[in-house]
Amino acid sequence: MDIPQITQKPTTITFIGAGNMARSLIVGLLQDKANVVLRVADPDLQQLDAIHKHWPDVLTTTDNLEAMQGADVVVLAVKPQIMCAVTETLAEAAQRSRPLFISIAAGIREAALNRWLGGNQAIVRCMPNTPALVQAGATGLYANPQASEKQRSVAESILRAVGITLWFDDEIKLDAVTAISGSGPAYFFLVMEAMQTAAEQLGIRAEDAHLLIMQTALGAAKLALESGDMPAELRHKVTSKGGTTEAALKVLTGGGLQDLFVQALQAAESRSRELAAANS
Ligand SMILES: NC(=O)c1ccc[n+]([C@@H]2O[C@H](COP(=O)([O-])OP(=O)(O)OC[C@H]3O[C@@H](n4cnc5c(N)ncnc54)[C@H](O)[C@@H]3O)[C@@H](O)[C@H]2O)c1
Ligand code: PRO
Repeated sequence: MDIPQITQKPTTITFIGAGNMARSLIVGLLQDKANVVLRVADPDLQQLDAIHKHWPDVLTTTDNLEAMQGADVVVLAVKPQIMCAVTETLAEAAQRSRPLFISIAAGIREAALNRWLGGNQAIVRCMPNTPALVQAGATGLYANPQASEKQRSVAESILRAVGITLWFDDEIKLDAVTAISGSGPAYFFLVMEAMQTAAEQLGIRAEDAHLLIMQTALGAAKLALESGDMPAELRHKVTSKGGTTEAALKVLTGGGLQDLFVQALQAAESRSRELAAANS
């Protein structure tokens, strides 16, 4: 990976916010055996205790500025609603130490972050998703012009520790990435929930239905990734003429499923733009 290895000075990475997404990145980095020093700041002692219990080598504090001192990378992992207040308190220190900032917040533009941090900061914005918690995430990244090649590479390495990464030259595309892969796990979970309800109504025990549905979702994703066939082709291979799949798909397409997905992703993308406008 591009994070400097054993013979080089470790990269110090500070997480501001110790919630779900920060923890998934910490796990990924530790499993990757990256040459890093990790620090985490959060006002919630329970969150810090949870980290300290599992990973005693990660330095924990309630003081954001203390955690940021001398850091090469600062990962902004707080909720979008408090990002302005949090970053403004970091601005003075940021102007002195000029670390790379990585924001994982949805709908907060680089320009707003840069302004709140006092201006002219190297910033990489990214949109990960919750499968990062099991190192199966998908992340879209965008770097501002102040971020150097080396800083881009460090940001990519951090996110690659929890899944795949894709760069976008146009920051606006992150709104679409948010709609597709950021929110995406929820769409698949909704399908799983609906299948679970239907299976139980068909008389299958809840735990048996759960296992069948999870393995089918995993198998379908693995097949789509590894077979080289497009999803439409794979669907045709499941669908026998006049058979059971055809009967089910008729109901789904007849109900306008594809159109619904287009509308749903458009709604998510618009909401991401709205949030960005409200936070700019
Ligand atoms: N959950 C998702 O699906 C998802 C996906 C992509 C991106 N994100 C983004 O990741 C970010 C974090 O989301 P999460 O799901 O980990 O949230 P979370 O609520 O689990 O974590 C946020 C953490 O910030 C801490 N915090 C609150 N005030 C703070 C302060 N002043 N200083 C430092 N820490 C403070 C909270 O105590 C909490 O531990 C959000 O901006 C979100 O948009 C989330
Ligand atoms: N979770 C955040 C939201 O729902 C961003 C993508 C996933 O707004």
